[in-house]
Amino acid sequence: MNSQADTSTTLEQLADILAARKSASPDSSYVASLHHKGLNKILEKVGEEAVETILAARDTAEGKDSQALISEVADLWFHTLVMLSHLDLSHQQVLEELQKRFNISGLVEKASRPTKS
Ligand SMILES: N=c1c2ncn([C@@H]3O[C@H](COP(=O)(O)OP(=O)(O)OP(=O)(O)O)[C@@H](O)[C@H]3O)c2ncn1[C@@H]1O[C@H](COP(=O)(O)O)[C@@H](O)[C@H]1O
Repeated sequence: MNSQADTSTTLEQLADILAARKSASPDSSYVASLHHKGLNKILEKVGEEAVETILAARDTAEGKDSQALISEVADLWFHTLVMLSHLDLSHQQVLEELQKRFNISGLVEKASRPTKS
């Protein structure tokens, strides 16, 4: 990583801001405006940012500036965090899910799934 910024509490800080925005005026806050527009608008933004991330990754693979990809991934993460907040879920639950998966190979996990009939 190039940056020296302390990012260890970034998700907690952002989650606190997003929680506070749930009761803010949609005229003064982008996040409040998303909550005001509702889940479908938030999901539309998540989809948009996912597509923009894919396109930026392709551009990066072809030698274009990777900063555009970093920026799109930040937009995608941000909008998924708004989605979780809108549904009263926490990024902490996602981190715990990832933590549980440490040392479990994706291939082993997939092989252990019940066979589809
Ligand atoms: N991290 C972000 C963040 N990342 C992206 N964005 C916004 O997400 C939007 C999506 O980008 P687009 O290019 O799709 O925007 P757009 O075309 O105007 O969107 P649409 O009109 O199509 O919906 C832009 O308006 C960005 O400014 C963010 N807006 C807010 N935050 C964080 O949320 C906090 C609260 O923001 P407010 O609620 O606006 O005070 C901020 O202090 C930041 O910490």
